[in-house]
Amino acid sequence: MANAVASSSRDRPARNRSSMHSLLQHDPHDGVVITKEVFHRSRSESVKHDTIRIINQYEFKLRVGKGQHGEVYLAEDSIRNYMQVAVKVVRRKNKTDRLKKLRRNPDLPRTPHTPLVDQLGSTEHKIRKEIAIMKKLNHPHVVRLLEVIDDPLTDKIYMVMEYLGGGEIKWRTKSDNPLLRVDQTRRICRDVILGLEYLHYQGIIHRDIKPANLLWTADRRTVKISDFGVSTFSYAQRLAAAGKGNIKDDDTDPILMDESDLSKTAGTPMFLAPEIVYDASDDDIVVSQTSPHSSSTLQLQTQTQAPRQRPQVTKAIDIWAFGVTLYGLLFGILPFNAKSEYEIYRVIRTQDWEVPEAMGLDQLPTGGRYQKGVGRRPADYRLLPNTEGAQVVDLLSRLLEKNCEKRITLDQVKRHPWITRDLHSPEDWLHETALTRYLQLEPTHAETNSAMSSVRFRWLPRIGNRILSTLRNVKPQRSFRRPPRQQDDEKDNVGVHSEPHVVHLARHQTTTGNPSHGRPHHHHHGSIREKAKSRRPSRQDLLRNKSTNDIGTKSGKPFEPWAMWNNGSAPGPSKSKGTETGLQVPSQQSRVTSPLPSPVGSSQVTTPVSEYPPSYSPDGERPRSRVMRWVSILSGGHRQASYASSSNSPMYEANTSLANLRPHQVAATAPASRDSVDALSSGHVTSRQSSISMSGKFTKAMRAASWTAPEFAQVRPSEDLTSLYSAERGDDVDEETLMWGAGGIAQSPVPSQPNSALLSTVSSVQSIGPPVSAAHALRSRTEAAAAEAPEISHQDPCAHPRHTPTAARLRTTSPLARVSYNPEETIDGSESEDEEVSYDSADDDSNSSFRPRGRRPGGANIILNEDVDLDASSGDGGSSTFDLQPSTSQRYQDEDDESEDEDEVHLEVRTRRPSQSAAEMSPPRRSLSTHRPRERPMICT
Ligand SMILES: Nc1ncnc2c1ncn2[C@@H]1O[C@H](COP(=O)(O)OP(=O)(O)OP(=O)(O)O)[C@@H](O)[C@H]1O
Repeated sequence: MANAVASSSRDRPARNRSSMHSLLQHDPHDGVVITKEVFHRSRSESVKHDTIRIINQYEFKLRVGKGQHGEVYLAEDSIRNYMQVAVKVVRRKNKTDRLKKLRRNPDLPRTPHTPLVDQLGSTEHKIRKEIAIMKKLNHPHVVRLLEVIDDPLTDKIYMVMEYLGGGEIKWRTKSDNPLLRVDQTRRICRDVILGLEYLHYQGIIHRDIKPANLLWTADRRTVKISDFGVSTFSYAQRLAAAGKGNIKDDDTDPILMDESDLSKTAGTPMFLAPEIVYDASDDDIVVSQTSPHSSSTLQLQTQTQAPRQRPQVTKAIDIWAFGVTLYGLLFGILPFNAKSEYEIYRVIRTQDWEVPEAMGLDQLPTGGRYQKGVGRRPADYRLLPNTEGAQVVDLLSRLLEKNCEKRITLDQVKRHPWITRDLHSPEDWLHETALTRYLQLEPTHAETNSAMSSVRFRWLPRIGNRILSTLRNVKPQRSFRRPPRQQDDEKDNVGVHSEPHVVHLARHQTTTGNPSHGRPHHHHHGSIREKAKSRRPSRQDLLRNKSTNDIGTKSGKPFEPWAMWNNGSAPGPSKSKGTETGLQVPSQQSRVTSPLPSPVGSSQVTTPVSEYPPSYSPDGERPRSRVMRWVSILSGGHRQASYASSSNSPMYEANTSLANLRPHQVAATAPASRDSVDALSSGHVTSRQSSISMSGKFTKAMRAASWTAPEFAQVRPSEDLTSLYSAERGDDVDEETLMWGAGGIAQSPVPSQPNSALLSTVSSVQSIGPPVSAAHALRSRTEAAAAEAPEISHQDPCAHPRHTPTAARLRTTSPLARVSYNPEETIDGSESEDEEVSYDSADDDSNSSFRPRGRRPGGANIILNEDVDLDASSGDGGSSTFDLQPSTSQRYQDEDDESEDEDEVHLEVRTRRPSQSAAEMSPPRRSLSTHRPRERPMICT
């Protein structure tokens, strides 16, 4: 068989070379893999009687969320050592699209060549725009898109993203109290600012900044911006930010160039900026608040008055939304509230906001809305009192500036005294996190182009392939069925699979960069899968990991793309003894998405068995009918032939030579050459790896971004960026940190004793007011929280795997320890009885957004008490949660309701929302669902 393949390859070198190229379906610009073929499989787990759905190499595990157009699943990448990824599954068309189409011209067929103008507004257009935007992005504080599986012959598009195991930022309790301490909030803010800065540089306006779109990494040290569903690209902004010389090809992607979205209302109402909800009839309304400091009254009037002409919608809307988010994190409530959507817009436009007396979980005093020297225009921070409260109110007043032209810029935010307050050296931080520094590390066009080839979709082979698989499905031949996995594994053991398809760059090799500890991982042929399998977590493990997820367990490794941004200079120590911890970075060929049969005896097999569609047999010995053979030849020029013939190509040679290298040799080779060889060795990340190696300080910068303190760099000077973003750092993440999360809270771990908590709080409060009140408040909260907590069970999602003594966790007041997912709920459908903090179900999608709260700081805004007719429908079974204004995802829920997967196998649905028991504890809010105004959809992108 192999000989036949080889001979046919000699006959058609040209075609085969192009076939080879077609296998390397990388986007030439940014390393996002574009896959044009999708293969569905399913596998039964004999033990748990579950069926695992498999799309290409991704094994779907749990549903972690539902977005505007589809659902997000946790999946494992079987060719990357079962790394966790998030896969967003979206339909090209939803019900609305079909109705629109019917109304317009039912006879007009819609093809990929349909003019853009006809596609505008369609679901597919929105998805494509989201993809086009995400493809541009590669930043440590922005969720990264890794692969798009977009098979024109199927109805769905799969967006494979890095998985953020920490979930959304939870920011308030059911009783509207903040969940995060002030310093935690500040660290989150620093991460968001850096991410936003990058987005704006790229010409992207996010338009939906809110807590629910800020996701934690699994170790809860880093926050990343997610959800670009309503984002917009502004060419003008990109030009202004980057300059003409830096404009790239993808900046002129037609799908991005449509800026009409900007004029539409999109986002979450409570977070919308005044210029978005502008209404000319408000022009005569001058909003002013009576300030106790008469000198600042005039300033406040200027500050809160909206401009008289319709302002342009610019990136400043993100800064406003960031201000609302900051306010929410600090106070557990949002600054603008009202009963209806219309009302909230008016309030946003015309009313000032209030400041509660205390902020954060630690209840630091704010000093009130009006303080001397606060909110001065122009800014003069020398006159600003050096108290946390005064500084944060000053920042808020600049973020929540109704006049977008006077609103603070991101660059100014970065330099604001509150943001840099706890930094050892603000100047260093600013220097290290400067966007210009980061951009220098981006790969050049030449680098990416030398590493990747673009591919066009091959209609003929694809259609042939379809026919082939259809024929097979119609008449299944029992004896020809693919052997069970076990047999695959046995094949592995006899060497059907060889190393070349996976270049072993051990994770720790890449993270530590310390050659003295390094030991290359040697694999016997065929043992790779076995090892991976042995390490592969069971479903139960997975769920358990998900619960502890979030604290960076070794088994629950979330995929951190940045972990692969390494110089690969030398192997490093494996922290996990007795198990293979190496991150197997696939070669280009292993990233091939077309499933290929393996030539027997060939040592250049690049496709693991797990990639085969059911219709293929890896041994290539399956008897076929003549028709099938012809169809097969038609469909791929016979892939084996084309594949084998690719040995003529330089790429093949490069890969083969790399394949023959030992891991450490590969690692040693990588940084030396930045062109094809190392590019092939590690796929799209390689050029970046070498880029990273150019700047050791980058690591420090990114650590500073999240962790604040240069002390960390001193503690672990050799640790590089990859370890910062790796969830495998179980060694240095202490329990309290994991409990509290928030970007390096380890610096100031929560005191385990209430008394020391009191002391530490007092020390931070003493300078600004009566110490007793704040300290007492914290102590009361601590005690109350401990009293409330019935018992922390093994289900505690934030429990550290190694230290889970109940007592230890009980002493922690961290609500974060109790807000995470409840994995058990998804296992058997039951709820955890250990839920300690009841969260408002409307809360977790930030959507939180539009919920009139009982606790308002008082003042001008409308106050809706919790007992306002909220119980009316409490007995309705809690069919819906109270949310006067649906979140972006909720708004599309109706559209998505019909989007049930017809080809979807049964999957456990894991609810990210608070469990029912939590909802039951808050009947008033559920009952408010009846008041939710559905008549006016607000998101109209
Ligand atoms: N990369 C990821 N890792 C982990 N969870 C994710 C990831 N991306 C999305 N999610 C989760 O999946 C859910 C849906 O995400 P998506 O961004 O598609 O929804 P959405 O449109 O943002 O919804 P909404 O706007 O209402 O928040 C969210 O709750 C989010 O927390």
